[in-house]
Amino acid sequence: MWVACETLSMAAIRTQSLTKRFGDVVAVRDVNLTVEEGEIFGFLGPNGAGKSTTINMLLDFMRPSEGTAEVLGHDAQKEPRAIRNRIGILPGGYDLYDRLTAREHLEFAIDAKNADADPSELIDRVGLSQEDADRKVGGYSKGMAQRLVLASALVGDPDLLILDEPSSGLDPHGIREMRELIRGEADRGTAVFFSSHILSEVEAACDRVGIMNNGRLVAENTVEGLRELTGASSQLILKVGRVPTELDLTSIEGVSGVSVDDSALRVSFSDPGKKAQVVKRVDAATRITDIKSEQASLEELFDSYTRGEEPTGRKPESPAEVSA
Ligand SMILES: Nc1ncnc2c1ncn2[C@@H]1O[C@H](COP(=O)(O)OP(=O)(O)OP(=O)(O)O)[C@@H](O)[C@H]1O
Repeated sequence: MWVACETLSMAAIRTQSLTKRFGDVVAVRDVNLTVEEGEIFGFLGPNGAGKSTTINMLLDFMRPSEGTAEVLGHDAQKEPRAIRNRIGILPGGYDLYDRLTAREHLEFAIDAKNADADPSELIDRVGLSQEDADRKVGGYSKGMAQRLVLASALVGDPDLLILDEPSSGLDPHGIREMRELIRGEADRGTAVFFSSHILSEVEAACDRVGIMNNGRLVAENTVEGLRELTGASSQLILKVGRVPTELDLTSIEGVSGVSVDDSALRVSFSDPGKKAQVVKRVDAATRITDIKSEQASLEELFDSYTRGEEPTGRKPESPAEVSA
């Protein structure tokens, strides 16, 4: 019975063995990805990793060579019409008509989706002024254009938003507003699937992330889960009166590395439970003037999954193992 219930639960996105070949190039290889309803999911990977190809298959712009993609419970290739009006897309490259105003663009988008939406409400929602919305978009800054495209994506209150670099062109204030907006949409139950190269932004905004590398989904987890899996869980920074070069802290099991900068020792742990032991040993050798604890950033985790080396700790052996 339990199995049946689980099978029926609808994910916003579910791919199974999704694969795309271009001749000899395998752009996407056997990807099993699940994005739940109402979740903010960051889709990451270096250039050429297979992100756009995956998104193109979700949107039925491309056909998979093998495997399936399901969006909002419908097969992306067999039932694209059932999906189209329930998703909002902010594409990486987009064309706006310079001679139309933002309001006219939105009226057009509302008509095209046959939606019942108020352009003024959408304009407010993305932080454009009503006055600017009546100007021709030819004179818009990149950030204003980005807000307009997002407003178009929100037409019809989609159940899934697919956003390609949503913070692109926005100033720091705009980036924060975009994050709040995305969170607000997720709180309404909308799933948000977004790709970005600004990893600090992804870390701040996402519930979970997926990392693509060479066509494979090499990680799918919360940022915290990735820290645990890679063993890059934490670092201790000890400011000291004298650097105790005679100490071999790496001989303590659970210490994965030690470096020295500006009279400070930076100690990485595969077992954070060993922090007290390290502090005790350093304290016995020199005066500790300050202690700080830091967690590995998403950027460091991203590096460990995509630079072609093993992450510092235990690396998941198969995509199945990294599912949260
Ligand atoms: N139409 C195509 N024909 C041939 N090869 C392609 C085609 N589209 C993509 N590829 C190849 O597939 C691989 C994945 O490309 P893709 O555009 O999906 O990567 P990406 O992760 O989106 O990269 P970026 O961050 O640079 O946009 C690359 O090796 C690319 O050269």
